Amino acid sequence: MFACVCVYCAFSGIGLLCLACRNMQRAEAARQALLVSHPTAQATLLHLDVGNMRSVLRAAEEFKQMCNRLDYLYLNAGIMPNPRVDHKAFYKGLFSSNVVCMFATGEGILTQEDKVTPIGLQEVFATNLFGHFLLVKELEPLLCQIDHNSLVIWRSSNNAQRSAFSLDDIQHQKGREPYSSSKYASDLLSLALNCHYNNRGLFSSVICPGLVMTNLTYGILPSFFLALILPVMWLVEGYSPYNGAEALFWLFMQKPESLDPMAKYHSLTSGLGNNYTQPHKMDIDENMSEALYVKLLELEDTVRKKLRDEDLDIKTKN
Ligand SMILES: NC(=O)C1=CN([C@@H]2O[C@H](COP(=O)(O)OP(=O)(O)OC[C@H]3O[C@@H](n4cnc5c(N)ncnc54)[C@H](OP(=O)(O)O)[C@@H]3O)[C@@H](O)[C@H]2O)C=CC1
Ligand SMILES: CC(C)CCC[C@@H](C)[C@H]1CC[C@H]2C3=C(CC[C@]12C)[C@@]1(C)CCC(=O)C[C@@H]1CC3
Repeated sequence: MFACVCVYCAFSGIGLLCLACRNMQRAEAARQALLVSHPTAQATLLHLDVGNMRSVLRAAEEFKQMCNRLDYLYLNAGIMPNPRVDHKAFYKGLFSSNVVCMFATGEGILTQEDKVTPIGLQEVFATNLFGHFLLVKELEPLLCQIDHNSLVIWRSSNNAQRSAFSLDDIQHQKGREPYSSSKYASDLLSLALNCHYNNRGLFSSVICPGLVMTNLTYGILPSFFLALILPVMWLVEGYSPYNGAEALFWLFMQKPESLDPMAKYHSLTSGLGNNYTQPHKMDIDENMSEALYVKLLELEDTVRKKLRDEDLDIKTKN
């Protein structure tokens, strides 16, 4: 996966693709690869560490200087730090009726070790959800325009589980499944964005790539081990980055207003190797989604105030 956040914007009739990434070397390599396959594409790079709120505000500002319109915002960045397979839960699941679901979603068998960022947010929450939320808020004037509809796409997961998420602990400070919690929160947030912004032309949708062999999954088990269980995984879902991108590609071809706000669009591969996209109803409800939205708005105020106070501190010291 080449970029953290991929933004497509069009102005003066010319399409512009903006890859926002924290590692500029990788970003440049991705840009070059893109230009090889699409020589006429206009692709620009932007530095963005989505787990660092100051970086999010700076990147959004730079983007606004570059463009006055934004059609698609693809929120891709995600981390799963120090993942562990809970072997006890795995063997228990293996002999239960939940076994297929366990292999398809990793439900209950995957734990991670989270940490706190300098600004006081849980790192997984900050990277997988809150940084993206702040970016959407910052880019709101470009996304909400009267003459066209825009689409925000969240890269969620089938590991998004209601059981891992709590409204009393939205950052998942107390649990051991911050990844699952953050992905479930992104499903809820997408619905809330639709409720609050559809009348202003902003639409939000959620995709799931299936199980894709990337740095993220190689962190869970050694690649040779994952390769050994691949035939089993293949039976339940697609497994290459190309297959995983199917739903994203499909979404870009749809009218934003025609998408179902309650659906997660899954990339799937048939037994014959054909890729297709299928909507699955998400296990979410409007009340929970609204409650999370209110909490995120409060946290946004707190974070912005903290950043302003830090700036003031620096100014008074100089
Ligand atoms: N692999 C899978 O099976 C699945 C993955 N997903 C989701 O897909 C997305 C991509 O993950 P995947 O490609 O698998 O894993 P990778 O670890 O290969 O890619 C993660 C991407 O996120 C970027 N990123 C991480 N943290 C930050 C940050 N703080 N600021 C900016 N960029 C950041 C990385 O940038 P850098 O290059 O700088 O490290 C990298 O491009 C994630 O959201 C993940 O949760 C969902 C379902 C299944
Ligand atoms: C012999 C065993 C220890 C085998 C364990 C299998 C697990 C490693 C995998 C079963 C389902 C997988 C899965 C993911 C990671 C690897 C598994 C847990 C994800 C959680 C990876 C990231 C996602 O977003 C969704 C994936 C769902 C399925």
